[in-house]
Amino acid sequence: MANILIVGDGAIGMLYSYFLGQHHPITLLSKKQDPTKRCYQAADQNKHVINAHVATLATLNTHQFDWVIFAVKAFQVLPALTQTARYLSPHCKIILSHNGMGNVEQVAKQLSAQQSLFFLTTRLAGYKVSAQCVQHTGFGESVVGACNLLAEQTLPATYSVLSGLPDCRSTNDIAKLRWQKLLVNVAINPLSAVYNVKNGQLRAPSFSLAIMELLNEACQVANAQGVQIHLKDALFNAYKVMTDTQYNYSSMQQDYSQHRPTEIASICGYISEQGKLLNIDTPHNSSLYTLINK
Ligand SMILES: NC(=O)C1=CN([C@@H]2O[C@H](COP(=O)(O)OP(=O)(O)OC[C@H]3O[C@@H](n4cnc5c(N)ncnc54)[C@H](OP(=O)(O)O)[C@@H]3O)[C@@H](O)[C@H]2O)C=CC1
Ligand SMILES: CC(C)(CO)C(=O)C(=O)O
Repeated sequence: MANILIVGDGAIGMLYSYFLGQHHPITLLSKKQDPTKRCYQAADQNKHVINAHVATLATLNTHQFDWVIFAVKAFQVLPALTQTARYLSPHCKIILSHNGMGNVEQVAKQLSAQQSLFFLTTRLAGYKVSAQCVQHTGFGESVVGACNLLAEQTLPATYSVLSGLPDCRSTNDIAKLRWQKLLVNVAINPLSAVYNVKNGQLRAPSFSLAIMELLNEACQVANAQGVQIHLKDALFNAYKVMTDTQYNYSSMQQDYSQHRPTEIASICGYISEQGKLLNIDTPHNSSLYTLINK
């Protein structure tokens, strides 16, 4: 059994805690001084107690963890790593899991030589019906891959620990998967936020030019980074997700409409920043980044 720290008691942190807590001791790190058990609500509305010890930084004991999953928003990863670094063992396996890009390189620089870094993408989905309870709404696969050399050696062990997640697998090419997910978010998240529409409404012809321009820029950046993705495949995937999640509001629509910080910097902002570095024009991603980041 692995002693796992899960940072962030949002929807994803609670879903991971529920499934992994059936096999491993879990400490779920929250910002809230609320030690009560968290709860998982299945699609059939049955409720289950999440088998995890809920802690805050103040109550986390000096024990060091060999596994940590950061289940926080992209812009919260670096502060969360700084806060928890002293609770991570010298051989800790560090797993990032969020939408968007940009953190892996910065986190890798802060690790010691024996700490391995992984990324976990997930199509699990949920939302918090209350501060203590997550409703499980999406059931797709979760995929883990190595992000540094040491992690390549320890990928089987990490996969084995995460295999309690539904439909979990490992991959030797996490970069391509992350790009595929990023392209879906580039197509859906900013437009759904600015126009205040559900994912399915973006299939209207009035959005098709904007979606194509955003994805065309993003595919050029991916290809220049050596990740081969064709625009037609990116469009196909994006429209498929719009259909599969047609009645949902994207996470960015929810954050933007409630005046909370969004993940735009790690989605359109990442395309814009990489475009500058690679000499690729990205006017459409850049202007949505500026608009939403105001
Ligand atoms: N929800 C979903 O269905 C899906 C989400 N994702 C992605 O997964 C990531 C997490 O999503 P989600 O769970 O919805 O996000 P949430 O914002 O709901 O959850 C993150 C939680 O972590 C808390 N947190 C942040 N920093 C710390 C810290 N240093 N210590 C302890 N707790 C911390 C936040 O508290 P506070 O809010 O007070 O800052 C918040 O409760 C995002 O990148 C999202 O885009 C991917 C697929 C599906
Ligand atoms: C896939 C999608 C667009 C589902 O809503 C998502 O990841 C998000 O909302 O952030």
